[in-house]
Amino acid sequence: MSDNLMKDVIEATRNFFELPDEEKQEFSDTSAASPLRYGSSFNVQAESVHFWRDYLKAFTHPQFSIPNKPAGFRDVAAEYCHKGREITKELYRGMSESLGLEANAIADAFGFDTDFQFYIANLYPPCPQPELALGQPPHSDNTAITLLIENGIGGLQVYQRGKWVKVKPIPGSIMVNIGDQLELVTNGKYNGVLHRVTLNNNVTRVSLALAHGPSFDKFVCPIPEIVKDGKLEFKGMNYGEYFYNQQSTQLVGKSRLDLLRISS
Ligand SMILES: O=C(O)CCC(=O)C(=O)O
Ligand SMILES: [Fe+2]
Repeated sequence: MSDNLMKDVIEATRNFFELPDEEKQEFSDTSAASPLRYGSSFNVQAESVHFWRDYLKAFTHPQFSIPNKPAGFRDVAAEYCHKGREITKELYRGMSESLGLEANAIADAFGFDTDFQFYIANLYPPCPQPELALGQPPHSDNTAITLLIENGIGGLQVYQRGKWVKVKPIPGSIMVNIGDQLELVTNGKYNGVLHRVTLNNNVTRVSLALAHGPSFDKFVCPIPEIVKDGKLEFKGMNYGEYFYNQQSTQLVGKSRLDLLRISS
């Protein structure tokens, strides 16, 4: 992935947010099932507290739903998404091997030809009282692997050993976050990271979370070879259902995955 492509896709994403409101409203859609939607917070209908964030969410695989404006947005996003999917396949291979599985085990569990890719663009404007608000609440991503880039401002925090730790953006690098579906297929060997987004009062932050998950029609469950002699930690589920349920309720921690956890 070239530095220029990362810069260009962030720039194009920012240019989308800078379109006049009337033009962006064309994409506002309250249905979690919509392959393209522009809005604020996470789910204004379902939540009691809102977040200081605008988003553009577009399915980019199997269908490619990036808006056709501003000019050039679709092309640069298509190139970035293509590379992002290649990187993700490589990560799935490495993670499968790290668990003593066939290289294609995780990709197979996700149904790799019609696997889901989701372009989540976030805009966090300066907030007059950043200590009183959040850009996004603590959550884990409902997908498997998220490739995150941003415009160098910082604000992401991950929960580690009982503390929120700031993630310093490193120019030219991609931050890789593990999501619920990897925790599920690996029976908890890879753990979905709890993260949140804090704000600042002087600059606008733009981030792009390119999330990758299973095919919507796939029934996802722990890979049998991983469970073998150990304890089964999760029930399985259909990924399409999981996705719609997660998108249409409040975003709260790892509550969605917890519903599948088998208690001892
Ligand atoms: O803006 C960020 O740094 C994180 C975004 C994020 O967690 C998400 O969109 O799921
Ligand atoms: Fe996230």
